[in-house]
Amino acid sequence: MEAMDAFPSSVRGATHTVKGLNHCKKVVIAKHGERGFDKDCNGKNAQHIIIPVPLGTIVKDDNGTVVGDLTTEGMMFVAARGGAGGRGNKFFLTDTEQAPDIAEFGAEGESNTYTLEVRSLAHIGLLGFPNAGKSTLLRALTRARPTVAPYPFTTLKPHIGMVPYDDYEQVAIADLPGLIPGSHKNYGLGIQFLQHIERCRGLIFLLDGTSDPQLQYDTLSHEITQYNSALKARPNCVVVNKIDTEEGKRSFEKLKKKMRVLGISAKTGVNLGELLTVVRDMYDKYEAKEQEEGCNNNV
Ligand SMILES: Nc1nc2c(ncn2[C@@H]2O[C@H](COP(=O)(O)OP(=O)(O)OP(=O)(O)O)[C@@H](O)[C@H]2O)c(=O)[nH]1
Ligand SMILES: [Mg+2]
Repeated sequence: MEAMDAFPSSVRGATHTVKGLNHCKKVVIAKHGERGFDKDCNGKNAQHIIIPVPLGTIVKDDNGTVVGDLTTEGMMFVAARGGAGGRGNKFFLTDTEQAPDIAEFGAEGESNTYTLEVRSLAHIGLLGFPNAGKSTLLRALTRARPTVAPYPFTTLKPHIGMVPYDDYEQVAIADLPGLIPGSHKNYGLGIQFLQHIERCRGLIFLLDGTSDPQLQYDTLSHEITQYNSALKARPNCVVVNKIDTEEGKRSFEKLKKKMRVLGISAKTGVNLGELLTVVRDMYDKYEAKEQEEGCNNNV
């Protein structure tokens, strides 16, 4: 959370290319509007200052009331209106005064104070095709109870579950709606779904062992990269589910030879302890990086 003063013409723009608020200065001052001049010259308005902020940024006023919620790409919050330029001497022309020698000063802009906060959805997001077993896994790892069913698109909105660790740290995991080829072009639940992913710090690629996990991994990687190339760099792990089935076991063994991957069964509980260790590792790495970035920014 950061407190910020904003002066004339300051505007916030939400974008998926920015991850945090560390780059935001505590005080932002835009220029005043210019004064008007003689020879029919009006003063220029002050230039806008646009500060990019991450999607999910909320803006609170002095009383803690939420006055802005920047959830979609390109959304703006006008933090302070800038000063208009002063009117030139022509504005003061009258029947009796044909050559007025007065012009206005530029107006001063507003000055406001806001607090910015990024609302993340969860620490870790479950990313996978419909029917991969994301909801089954969340139910197995946490006390959340999303619906599980043998048909695609059972989950239509995110469900969050908390994993309590022995040192009292809690990691939030989000079960997200399934992703399909073309999601970045808004197929299926499309962009709406990808926006949820953006608000998770780490990702679990959950692959269905019973139907070509390699193809699923390639498609998921492609979809998130097309949407926002920065997502690929988020801490992540690859998991093949349903290894309690013959097919699942076989495809897991095959994929294991090509990439680092963990085999689990969300349904019967195989290797869930190992998965929780991997999840905690991702969480710790992300926290360490955040702290490091915060420290560097304060220097
Ligand atoms: N054999 C087996 N079946 C599983 C496993 N995990 C999930 N399933 C089954 O796979 C089907 C889909 O499970 P869900 O958890 O609803 O899948 P989902 O990824 O949440 O699906 P959507 O919400 O539609 O995206 C259900 O019939 C589950 O019982 C597993 O480890 N082994
Ligand atoms: Mg589901």
